[in-house]
Amino acid sequence: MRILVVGAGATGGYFGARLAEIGRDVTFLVRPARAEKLAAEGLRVKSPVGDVHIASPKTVTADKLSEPFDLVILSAKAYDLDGAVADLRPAVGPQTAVLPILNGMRHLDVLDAAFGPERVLGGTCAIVATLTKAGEIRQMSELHSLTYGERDGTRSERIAAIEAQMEGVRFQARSSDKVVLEMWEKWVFLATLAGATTLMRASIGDIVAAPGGPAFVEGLLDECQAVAVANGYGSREKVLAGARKTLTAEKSPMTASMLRDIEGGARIEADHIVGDLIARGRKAGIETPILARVLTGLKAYENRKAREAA
Ligand SMILES: NC(=O)C1=CN([C@@H]2O[C@H](COP(=O)(O)OP(=O)(O)OC[C@H]3O[C@@H](n4cnc5c(N)ncnc54)[C@H](OP(=O)(O)O)[C@@H]3O)[C@@H](O)[C@H]2O)C=CC1
Ligand SMILES: CC(C)(CO)C(=O)C(=O)O
Repeated sequence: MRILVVGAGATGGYFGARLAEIGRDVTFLVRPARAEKLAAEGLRVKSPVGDVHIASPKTVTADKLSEPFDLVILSAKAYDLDGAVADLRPAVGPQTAVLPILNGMRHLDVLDAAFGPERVLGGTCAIVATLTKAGEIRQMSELHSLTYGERDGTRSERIAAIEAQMEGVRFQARSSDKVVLEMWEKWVFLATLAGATTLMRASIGDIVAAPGGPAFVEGLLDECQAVAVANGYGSREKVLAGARKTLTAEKSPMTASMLRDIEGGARIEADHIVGDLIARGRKAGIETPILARVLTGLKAYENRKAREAA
């Protein structure tokens, strides 16, 4: 199976390197600067579960992309989605499956419109990783899972073929017959984590140790879950209980990648992760005042960044 990973950043670089490590036919669609770096230094992953160095990763830039692939794993950030979709178009033929691993849900609409819903799988990943300034991928905890599936829950031939490719890989790979629900569950968790840690500029442990901290986090989680329920994808009881426990754990150093992005002065997926949840809530008649406050904070950050860059 020919696999194209769009983006060799934190997630695409990590999961792509792990697939390449076991001999899968992986090509990275990258932009010119990243292509140069990868050609010079290879693809390096520093990981608590074992480092990887792919000395000569296969890469392609958009101007050289001409043939369809069997599987496209899409790992661009939401703010780069339109550009990535335009760039990867030649890689999508009649038999291509597109597997996005972005957080949130709105990218599915964009991909459906671009490639047809029959080509678009559901997908979600859990990992704490970053692309460092030096160009290597640093995984910061042992968490590393990739979940994928047909959005209608069927077990198709292409899912069986992807399962075969995932056999023996050094991360948790799992096909799911409830992948859309799992994407929503991840979104509820992440929107709460990102919302709380970015608004408070602190870790979960710092927040829950502050007066009103646990109630604040729980209120945010309840809002996110109410939107998911109103959209028909409320987190299952056990998943929600696990999320609540993790998100209110004393002394937890956990933060969202969005907070790390803010602290590094990088762009963020404010509209995709938080704005879209608010919009889906509003459409279903659910008020989300805490999420609205979170979005104000994120948009203020974006405004400041734009002003300072001007
Ligand atoms: N990091 C994490 O721990 C986690 C992230 N996620 C989610 O995964 C998604 C990806 O995030 P993450 O991997 O962290 O992001 P990164 O910014 O680390 O990586 C994204 C990469 O996509 C590349 N890219 C963007 N547009 C194109 C294009 N047109 N052609 C080729 N490459 C392109 C960027 O390349 P360039 O270097 O040229 O800008 C960048 O390196 C997000 O939705 C995020 O929320 C989910 C779980 C955990
Ligand atoms: C919640 C977490 C850490 C899990 O992958 C994540 O997706 C993020 O921080 O963006």
